[in-house]
Amino acid sequence: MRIAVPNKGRLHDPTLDLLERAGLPVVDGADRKLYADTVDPDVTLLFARAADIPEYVSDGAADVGITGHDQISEAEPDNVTELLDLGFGQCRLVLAAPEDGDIEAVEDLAGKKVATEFPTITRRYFEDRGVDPEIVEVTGATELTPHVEMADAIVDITSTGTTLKVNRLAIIDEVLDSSVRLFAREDVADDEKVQQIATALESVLAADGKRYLMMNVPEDSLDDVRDVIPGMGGPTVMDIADGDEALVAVHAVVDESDVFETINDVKRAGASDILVTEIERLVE
Ligand SMILES: Nc1ncnc2c1ncn2[C@@H]1O[C@H](COP(=O)(O)OP(=O)(O)OP(=O)(O)O)[C@@H](O)[C@H]1O
Ligand SMILES: O=P(O)(O)OC[C@H]1O[C@H](OP(=O)(O)OP(=O)(O)O)[C@H](O)[C@@H]1O
Ligand SMILES: [Mg+2]
Repeated sequence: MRIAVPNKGRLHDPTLDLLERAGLPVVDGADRKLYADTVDPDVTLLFARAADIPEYVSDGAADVGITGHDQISEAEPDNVTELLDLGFGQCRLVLAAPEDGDIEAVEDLAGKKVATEFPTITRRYFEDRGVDPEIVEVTGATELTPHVEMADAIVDITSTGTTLKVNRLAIIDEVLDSSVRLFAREDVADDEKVQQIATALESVLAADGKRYLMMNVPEDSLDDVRDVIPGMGGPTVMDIADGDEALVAVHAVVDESDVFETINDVKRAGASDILVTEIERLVE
């Protein structure tokens, strides 16, 4: 099975990182290689440009892909399905125009020019609104085009907003929200291997921001301790073998943000020997 992943740029490292944490590290990832084996002999990675990945999957060069939702939406393949939002690469596609110009609304762009690296999404956006500007296709530095008379407005990616600000462009409208997705060709989406990969990645995401708490609790205090532990389901309670006191071990998964308060609460309720550890993966 082949997974197409970004070969460079901002999505490359976080993607390989996530695959590694999910138990699928690359075993022969030399720089500039176009493919790499993973520890799973049935899973190979193909390195491709973020924008080409939807086509790789759609055409069958790969079965599964990891890239931005914006790229999947731009390529419009009709035979792929998104399986999982991987949470990183969050950005927005926005319509923006010079801060001090006279374009202030979508309607102002009738008969004008809009530059973008996303012509399909942009066309669809304007069609939906019944406005028909000329779409100027560029492959980068889109923010420059309104300042050199190539365009009156742009549709481009923003996340922190810095690039728009530096280029004195103001957002007129939101076009699309994006983040990185795991997606598959529909004819293989239900295959066991594809599902295993989705489950492994999901388990890493589920463990993010969670901590594992372990403590000893006198049996008499168990109800009080149970009452102050927030989070997923009930805690796991185990007898401690050969203890001379009537102690039980209590284990629980809690949000990282609740750990400080929970430790104080369980201690007050009678717990001792409290341990907090990170969780690598969590399969629910
Ligand atoms: N500023 C950003 N913040 C968050 N995500 C972004 C940002 N810019 C791009 N992305 C996401 O990363 C994807 C890939 O971006 P892009 O094609 O620009 O690659 P790159 O990482 O810049 O490398 P290159 O442009 O050199 O190929 C985009 O489709 C989008 O999903
Ligand atoms: O809102 P911001 O945080 O400023 O991010 C937005 C910028 O990020 C992306 O460019 P990138 O840095 O990937 O450079 P590129 O044009 O070479 O792809 C995008 O094309 C914008 O220009
Ligand atoms: Mg980029």
